[in-house]
Amino acid sequence: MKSARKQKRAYHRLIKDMNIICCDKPMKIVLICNAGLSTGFDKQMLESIVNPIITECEFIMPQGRSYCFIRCRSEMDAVELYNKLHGRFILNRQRTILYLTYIQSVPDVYNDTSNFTLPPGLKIIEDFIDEKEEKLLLNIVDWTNMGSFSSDLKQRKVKHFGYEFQYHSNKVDPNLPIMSIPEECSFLQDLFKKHGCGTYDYDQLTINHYLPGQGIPPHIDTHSPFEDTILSLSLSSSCVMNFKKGDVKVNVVLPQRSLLVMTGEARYAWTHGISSKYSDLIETTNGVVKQMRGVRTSFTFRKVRRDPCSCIFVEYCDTKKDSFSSFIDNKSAAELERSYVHKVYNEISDHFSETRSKGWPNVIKFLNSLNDGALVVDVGCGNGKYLHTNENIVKIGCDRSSKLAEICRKRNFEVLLSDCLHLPYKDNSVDFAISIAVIHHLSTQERRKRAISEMIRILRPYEIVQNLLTVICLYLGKNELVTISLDIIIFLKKKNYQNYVQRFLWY
Ligand SMILES: O=C(O)CCC(=O)C(=O)O
Ligand SMILES: [Fe+2]
Repeated sequence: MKSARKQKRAYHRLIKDMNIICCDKPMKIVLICNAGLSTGFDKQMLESIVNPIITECEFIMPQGRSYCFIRCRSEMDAVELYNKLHGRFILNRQRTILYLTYIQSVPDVYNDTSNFTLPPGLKIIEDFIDEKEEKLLLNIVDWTNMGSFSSDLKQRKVKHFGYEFQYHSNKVDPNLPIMSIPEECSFLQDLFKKHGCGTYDYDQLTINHYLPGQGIPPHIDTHSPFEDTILSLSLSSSCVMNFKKGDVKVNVVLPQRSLLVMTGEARYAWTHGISSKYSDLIETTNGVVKQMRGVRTSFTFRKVRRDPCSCIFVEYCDTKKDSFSSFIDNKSAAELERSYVHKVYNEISDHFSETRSKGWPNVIKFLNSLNDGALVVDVGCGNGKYLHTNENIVKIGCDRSSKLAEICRKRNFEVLLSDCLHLPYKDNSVDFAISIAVIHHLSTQERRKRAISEMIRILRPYEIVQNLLTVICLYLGKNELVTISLDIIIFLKKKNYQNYVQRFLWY
């Protein structure tokens, strides 16, 4: 008994060293602490033990390790497995009692589902530049001076050259060049050609500056603004970049002074990102080592595109999506929304309402800033989470989900059951309209345009004309989240509204 406890403690220490977070409460992933490839345990043996208890699970058996992971389909399966095996199952030959624990996640280094092959079209050129050249490049930028075309983002600092990368749209304006790429980089253009990275000169450079613990969310660089090849030079520290397509994940080490080349499928269809961590686990010939991150600066070179993207990765392509949406007729669009939006919201309304009690702070700030007596309509008000903000204004709402409207009514909010394409209010009748996270549920541009027009129709004309785009940007903030939730709309005015609708849809 005593030795078993000792053994268990030793394994837990090891687990701690590997950054694995053990949990007392059930999780979907179970770790067998004391049996793995290095103890003579193999996949066949593991399957023969686990499969009679649960099916459809994934086995992760790291090379040279004395433990292994089982990713179960559900927590219930994990509990079943844990209860049957932990402290109970004895491995015949070694007379070892298996010890199990629940864990939150499999360390990234073992999460690699690709068997270590790189995504197609991805290449790493090690030692692309020497130390002297690295120093020269690092000296180009002064991070204490964040002038124009620089941003101090939450997770990193950035500077742009050639064309500004606009984080609200994830695009560049090809008609608006900014200061050109620094002269000190011109030797790189020759090196790129020498290594077969395209025949053109790259004309857009984004320099990212990451402190340890910082990163970049997973993303695919938008197709329409940039040509196929995207290059990223890693300076002053290495890091691990995570690539993902569907369920397949590949973690790629970007060594200091290496060049990452993304073309074809890797550029167009795989997301890339860097998790916000202080260290990376790296698989080496001596096993897994923990590598602390230093301050990393990357130079990302792109070529601005002048023609529409003609890639074959249709489902990831914004050019293709834009033209695709115009093919959907109104009837099919309405059908899609009925099945995938209205039905779903009615089914999940209770859970949705329980998990959506807090409003977005900037919207609350906006509502609190309004003059007493103002009449505000919340289009797509959901469970009415904004309808109790600021008791000095009058709030009404509407929603397409009868279940959510019912929840609102029970809370004594004045809510109508309505589609955002046909608002049940008179022209020029409300002072303000807000619509938060609604527009993206409409499946064509035409319908989105119509929803915006409807909101403008019901607004009273204002003397003070403010710019709709300014308002959208103001409330989205200069945060990267902007790119995924473009549909917070707060209208303050109406004038030449067709203009605004056009400009809004340009995003
Ligand atoms: O830091 C890097 O290497 C990648 C940067 C990146 O993906 C981007 O700016 O889009
Ligand atoms: Fe990127």
